[in-house]
Amino acid sequence: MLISKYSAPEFDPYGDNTHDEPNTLWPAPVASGPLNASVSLPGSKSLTARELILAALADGPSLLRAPLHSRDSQNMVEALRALGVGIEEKAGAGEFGPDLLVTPAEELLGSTTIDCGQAGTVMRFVPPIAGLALGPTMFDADDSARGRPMGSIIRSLRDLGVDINDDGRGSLPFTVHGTGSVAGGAITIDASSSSQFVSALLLSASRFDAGLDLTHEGERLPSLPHIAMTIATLAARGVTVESPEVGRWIVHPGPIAALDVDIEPDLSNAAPFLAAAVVTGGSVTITGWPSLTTQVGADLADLLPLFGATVTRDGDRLTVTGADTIQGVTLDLTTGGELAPALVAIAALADGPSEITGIGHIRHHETDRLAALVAEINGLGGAVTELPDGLRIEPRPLTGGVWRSYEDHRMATAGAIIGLAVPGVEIENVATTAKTLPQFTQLWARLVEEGTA
Ligand SMILES: O=C(O)C1=C[C@@H](OP(=O)(O)O)[C@@H](O)[C@H](O)C1
Ligand SMILES: C=C(OP(=O)(O)O)C(=O)O
Repeated sequence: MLISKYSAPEFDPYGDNTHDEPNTLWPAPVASGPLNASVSLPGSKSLTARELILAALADGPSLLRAPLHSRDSQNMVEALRALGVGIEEKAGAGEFGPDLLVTPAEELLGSTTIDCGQAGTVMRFVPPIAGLALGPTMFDADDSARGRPMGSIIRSLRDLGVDINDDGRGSLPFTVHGTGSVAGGAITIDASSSSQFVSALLLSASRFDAGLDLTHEGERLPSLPHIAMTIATLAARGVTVESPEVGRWIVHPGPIAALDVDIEPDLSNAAPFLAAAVVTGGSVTITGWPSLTTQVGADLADLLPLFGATVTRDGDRLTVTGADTIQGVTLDLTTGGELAPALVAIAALADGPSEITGIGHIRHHETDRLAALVAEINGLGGAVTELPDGLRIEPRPLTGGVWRSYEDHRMATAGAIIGLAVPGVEIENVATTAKTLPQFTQLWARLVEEGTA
């Protein structure tokens, strides 16, 4: 059974449902037995964001094939349009919405306001472009996202010669006073709380007058694969990022080439679906799995076997098969923090204890994910404790109850994983999954209904 394109009339790919009736409870479907299904998923959030930014800064029009259409990607599209970039929908072969034709602005113009919603990629990647635009650009976000760390972006842009008005707290809202150019040069930042600070600067760097010589100084650098993804997308458009030592990147000034690109399916959004195989002892296949990718979600092929699952590949189909028991894991997840909620949910249902560390920085994601996972799993009877940079998870028999999602798509999907095995789990505001996967509830319901057929 293949679960793919969803075309129910109420489906709104751009659904800003985040604040719609936040107290609505969604009864998480329970799996009555092992789930066996194939699922195809929409495009990668991270690749769509990067390709939109690079296409906007390129030397000609670019076509993005099969991009993500979600709240985050829509915030990015609107942000770039507000700065004068042309973005048109074009019919394409993608199952989940149109392609996007991006035509760079003749001259980027500010005098606008940008709503970043909840998107880390918008709030971090777009301010450097606003520096290249003529006129002031005000950035703001959802209340829940206003506290996300922005200090490194504000300071680094100032060090690169950009004038910014903020309230000194290192967060949104703030205004970038663009003059049409950014001086650029050598700067040092602390990217301990997000790799997106590095990616943001690298993406625009070749358009700075003097390019960029960027050094990271800080206690850690999370999510390195996302920086590698940034470097790879730049390389594909003719921009070389030199890295003479770990934590230093040099980009020379020069053009960004226009390029038509295929966006891969979102492998991080594959995590809950593959987790469904692990926690039900079933078999779930994701179609369109790329043979080579910079997405950190590809690590699931190595991570899920640690829980006892088996992973097989057949062309572009990746299948995870769960075992009778779920092993506890000891795992450093520094490189893949965005996978943590799904893996913690599996660990809560395991047969032995787990420790997942290297993820202190996910306290700064859509919510404090460490605190949220502790509160919600323990609220169902679990025994999860917070470590300085991670979680210790002692499996306990769980019972049903309300699972709060904290306006965090990955908290909502983590609750759904637990709900497969624990009757009576009700997810608050599941619509928050529209951030990166507006089709989540439909795909999930079909996984459970048709996966047991
Ligand atoms: O650059 C990106 O597209 C992302 C980088 C990572 O951010 P952090 O380094 O803040 O974890 C990741 O968690 C986020 O989901 C997407
Ligand atoms: C951390 C995440 O998102 P953002 O891009 O908003 O940082 C995420 O999707 O897990």
